[in-house]
Amino acid sequence: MSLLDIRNLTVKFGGLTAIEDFSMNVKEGEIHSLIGPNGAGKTTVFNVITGVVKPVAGRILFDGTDITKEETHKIVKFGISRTFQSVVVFKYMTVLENLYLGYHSRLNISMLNEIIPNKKSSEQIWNMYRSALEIADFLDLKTRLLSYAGMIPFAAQKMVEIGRALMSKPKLLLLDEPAAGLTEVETEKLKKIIRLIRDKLKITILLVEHDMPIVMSISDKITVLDFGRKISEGAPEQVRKDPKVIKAYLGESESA
Ligand SMILES: Nc1ncnc2c1ncn2[C@@H]1O[C@H](COP(=O)(O)OP(=O)(O)OP(=O)(O)O)[C@@H](O)[C@H]1O
Repeated sequence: MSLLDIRNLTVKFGGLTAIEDFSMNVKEGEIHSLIGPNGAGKTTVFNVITGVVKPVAGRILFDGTDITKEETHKIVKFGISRTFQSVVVFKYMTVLENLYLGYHSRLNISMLNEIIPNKKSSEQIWNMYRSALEIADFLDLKTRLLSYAGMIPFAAQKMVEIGRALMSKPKLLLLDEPAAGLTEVETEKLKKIIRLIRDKLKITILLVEHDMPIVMSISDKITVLDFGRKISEGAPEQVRKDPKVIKAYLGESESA
């Protein structure tokens, strides 16, 4: 079943057409990668899915609901969360507090009960704490919960960002270049975690990534963008051999 259905999307920034008539389907339970050379439009697709950028044409259906015109906070409630290309942690907050931030869409506490807790609000805070512990355990962050997020190693900060995205209990997780800046060993660990997120937490994954070995080894399906248009789609071995994909990437390295 298709969890995310992007139909005929077009996005313009002034005179620049960043995405043109782009369609793709992400099936429930899959790790689906969206790749393409620099500036192809991958992050823009994420920004449209999460309501940050509005398209001039096209629709985004999530779990059968049209979310094209929804605001970002509503989209999180529908079950989509994301990480960002440059790691975004609140450096002067602890790892635990950073994780808590991802839970806000699940909290339903009045301002009064934030100051004077009642049974319902205390229960919710307790559940938030339990979720944070479970996620910290899952991401190997348990010993860092009380450290300032800005003081822990870069790879652990990336885990905090993933953890914060998991705290909203999404059905779909959008990962924007999670391997950027990681060493080979850290990338291997990340790969395992992405698989576990899908297999154990049953969360569907849409991955934007430049690291081809990771993309080729963990993706069920790959969609390739170039200059805002879809140029290829299919299983990794199929996409890897596609002359259009080879040409798009060669063009990039020639101009670099
Ligand atoms: N807010 C914006 N205003 C104007 N142009 C933008 C904006 N966001 C993106 N663009 C342009 O849209 C195009 C697609 O950008 P986008 O960041 O989506 O590409 P990308 O595939 O994610 O690139 P990279 O792999 O380098 O991160 C680029 O030409 C970019 O300069």
